[in-house]
Amino acid sequence: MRGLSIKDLNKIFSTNCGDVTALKDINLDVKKGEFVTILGHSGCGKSTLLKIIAGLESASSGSITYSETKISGPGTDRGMVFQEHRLLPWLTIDENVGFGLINESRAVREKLVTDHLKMVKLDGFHKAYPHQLSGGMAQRAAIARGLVNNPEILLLDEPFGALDALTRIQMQKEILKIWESEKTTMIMVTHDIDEAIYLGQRIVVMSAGPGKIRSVINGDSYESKDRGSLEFARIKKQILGYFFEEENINPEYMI
Ligand SMILES: Nc1ncnc2c1ncn2[C@@H]1O[C@H](COP(=O)(O)OP(=O)(O)OP(=O)(O)O)[C@@H](O)[C@H]1O
Repeated sequence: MRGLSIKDLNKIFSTNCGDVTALKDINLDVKKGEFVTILGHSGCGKSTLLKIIAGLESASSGSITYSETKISGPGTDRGMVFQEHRLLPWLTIDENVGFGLINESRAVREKLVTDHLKMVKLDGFHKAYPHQLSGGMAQRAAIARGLVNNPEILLLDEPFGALDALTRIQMQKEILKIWESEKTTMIMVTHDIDEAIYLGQRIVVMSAGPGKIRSVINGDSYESKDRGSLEFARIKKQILGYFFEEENINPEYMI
């Protein structure tokens, strides 16, 4: 299959308090070019799953492949964006974005950096330092850095979690535009149910203790991208139902 394939994946951490099963029996296929969001309670293993896809953690068992090739470590085919922008404070924005392009000539590096800063609407800020940018701008720079190597998959771990509500909505629109123009496969972890529905063609709902996939919801219809639609409310209620099932709370009272 062209895309990501996760089969029977388990992850157990051995700690001084005993073994922690972070992920259990994860099976998920993500098609090339798809936008998938992952939602779940804190500690259900979302970040661990993303790190395994990035090759930053290894699985305890099971298999993970991209276009039939086993993922066994980090690679330029996968970019990653974290909740904190992780820009290097002593480098300018263009140096930060171009940091991973060590194998490119200076001219190619400059063109790629310029194109990507333009894509995230930061042209004019090449020589700024990270502390001179707002939170949303710094996160846009981090997205440019994640995309500059032209990865096939962009992994986003709560990328808008630290932003205010209005900036967050603006960033969601921008990431959708980038996804539509670049056709990069996007896998985004989020705690925000509205964000997961708005962005995801499919929404993976995880449950905790141990981290499992509870449900995969189709959110690809035109109506599900309209936050005021009945379809959006229906999906939201379905997701809340999964979350509160464990706690015996009726989701009717939660919206
Ligand atoms: N390096 C590690 N060593 C030991 N245990 C770990 C490690 N990383 C994660 N865990 C454990 O694995 C489980 C899943 O953690 P993970 O960070 O993936 O959850 P999460 O769903 O991303 O949480 P959050 O939404 O709060 O970021 C937790 O119980 C956590 O304590």
